[in-house]
Amino acid sequence: MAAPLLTAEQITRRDSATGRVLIDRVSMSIAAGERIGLVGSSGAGKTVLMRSMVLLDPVQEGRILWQGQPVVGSEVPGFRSRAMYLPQLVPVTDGTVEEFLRSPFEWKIHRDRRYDAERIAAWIDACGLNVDLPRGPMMQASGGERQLFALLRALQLDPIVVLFDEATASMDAELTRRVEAMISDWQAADPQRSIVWTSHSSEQIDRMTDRQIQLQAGQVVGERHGSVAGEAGNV
Ligand SMILES: Nc1ncnc2c1ncn2[C@@H]1O[C@H](COP(=O)(O)OP(=O)(O)OP(=O)(O)O)[C@@H](O)[C@H]1O
Repeated sequence: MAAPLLTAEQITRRDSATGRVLIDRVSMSIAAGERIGLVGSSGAGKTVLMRSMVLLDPVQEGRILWQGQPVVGSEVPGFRSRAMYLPQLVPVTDGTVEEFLRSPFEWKIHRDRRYDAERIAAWIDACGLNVDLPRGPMMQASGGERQLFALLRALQLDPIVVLFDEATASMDAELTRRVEAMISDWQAADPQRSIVWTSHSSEQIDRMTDRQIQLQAGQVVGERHGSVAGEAGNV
């Protein structure tokens, strides 16, 4: 059987200033084609776990594996082009939306790739927005639009695993549903592609994921397959 794409093996992350344990001996694997929900109340550790899984946050114990192998120094940029984390808050940048979308192609790891304005326009159109938006300044984009542009900036690079952290939190219901459909289409285009999703909406977790991992105080306290909607509590 093929190794999972991304594996956290008994990882522990502590706050370096206080020593407080933020992630406590968590193990989880993401296999090709999976749609996983990370659920738990505010402060449970969903963001820290996602960041740790793509090596944006250091872990003090345990290992992160890509296709069964530990990711070592020189492999980190390549790893990060395959496994991407999308933060909830998108920093406001100077320049146009198109400059923001083009910026990853200046990085060494993507130097063989080219920005595809038509692909971006097709996605923006599918989301019901004006295809001329990339010409405008990023500063003037709404919170929801900014989240969408950050998402498109990642998806255009065709990563294999994407960890979405409250990816539609600033979007209205209509845009949210269109973005969900767009992500599902993107994922369906390649059976390798996997997504991990956090949301405080149990309905959205239901729509976007097939397996849910429950976190509490930095620990995995449960796992479910299928529907979570209708259950009490803040997932
Ligand atoms: N860089 C950091 N240094 C120290 N503590 C942190 C850091 N990042 C997060 N924390 C703490 O770790 C805990 C888990 O935070 P995290 O952001 O992962 O929660 P969450 O489950 O994503 O919550 P929410 O649903 O509100 O986004 C919180 O108590 C938070 O204050």
